[in-house]
Amino acid sequence: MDPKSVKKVGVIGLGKMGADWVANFLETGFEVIGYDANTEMFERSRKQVAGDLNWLKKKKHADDADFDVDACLAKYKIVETEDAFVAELQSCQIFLEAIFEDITLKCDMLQNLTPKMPAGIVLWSNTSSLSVLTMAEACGKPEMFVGTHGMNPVHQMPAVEVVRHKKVSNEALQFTVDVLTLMGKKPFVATDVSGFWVNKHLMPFMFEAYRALERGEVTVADGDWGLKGSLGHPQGVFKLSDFIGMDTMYRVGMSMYLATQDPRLYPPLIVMRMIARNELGVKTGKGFYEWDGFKIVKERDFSDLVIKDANKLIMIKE
Ligand SMILES: NC(=O)c1ccc[n+]([C@@H]2O[C@H](COP(=O)([O-])OP(=O)(O)OC[C@H]3O[C@@H](n4cnc5c(N)ncnc54)[C@H](O)[C@@H]3O)[C@@H](O)[C@H]2O)c1
Repeated sequence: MDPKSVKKVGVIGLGKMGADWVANFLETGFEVIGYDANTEMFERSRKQVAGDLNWLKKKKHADDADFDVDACLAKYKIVETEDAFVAELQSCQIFLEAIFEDITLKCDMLQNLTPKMPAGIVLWSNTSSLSVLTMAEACGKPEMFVGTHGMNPVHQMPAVEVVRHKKVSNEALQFTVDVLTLMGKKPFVATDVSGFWVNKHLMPFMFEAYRALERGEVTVADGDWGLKGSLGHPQGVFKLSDFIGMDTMYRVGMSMYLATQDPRLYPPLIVMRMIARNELGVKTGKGFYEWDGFKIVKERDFSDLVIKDANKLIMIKE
């Protein structure tokens, strides 16, 4: 399997992660075919991909006259139906899934699509935490299925967790590492346990910060600065959450809780309360911060969500 044989990649799920991956593939010179079940994502993903490529031009390719954002974008095609996507996949060498973090949804999609794909295609999943072996078995070609957990934002972060499960072939794993390296990434191999390496540590850490906020122990700005200024993190937990999306935080946390029964991974109440208010982060303009696009407008006050009195919370009147 030669990484240089890759010319075209099919991506399903064009949300935050899917679109950032698309930009990275285009930057490498690959053609990309995209599909999403939600037609509203077509325009949104085009905009996000264009923004990512402009960022890459400015920060990485400023001196490279051959790096042309419009030429990259011309290689990105979105199809409107699953049948059209399957037809385009016939000429792809890699398939990447970046749909919601839901094992049943991912397995159903893979069971349906993989039998219609060409024999030699290598299958990648951007899952944050789910059992890669379960998905590999669902697709029917476990030897060709690899977990490729890209970090948010994928086009900026160098590391990718390449998740090795017990039925993947050495060839597919090595091919994956080689293609990612060709793309300028610095992949590392992780074990197929819930949350792999990064989220196994990050998720309990983030949920503990949420719990501190809902106990009124910290403010958003102090919490973020405390970690950034003390531990050298590039950004604090609350800002990072807003980039990830509270809906994704819920799905990843709950999947990991169900897989491990570790109580630290049960999403804290504040997660459900913010989802109910559509405060998902950057994508809805409001999360732990208020956002104008990718710019913070202001820190939000969470004193109304502080849990002080259990009776008040469940509205018991004496
Ligand atoms: N957001 C992050 O920071 C982050 C980081 C690393 C990994 N991930 C993982 O990446 C994956 C995608 O996450 P995201 O944050 O991009 O989510 P998202 O909600 O932004 O996008 C998911 C997209 O998948 C589409 N979709 C859902 N079911 C589909 C189906 N059956 N067919 C076609 N399209 C479908 C949705 O319409 C949506 O546009 C998840 O597995 C998530 O855990 C997310």
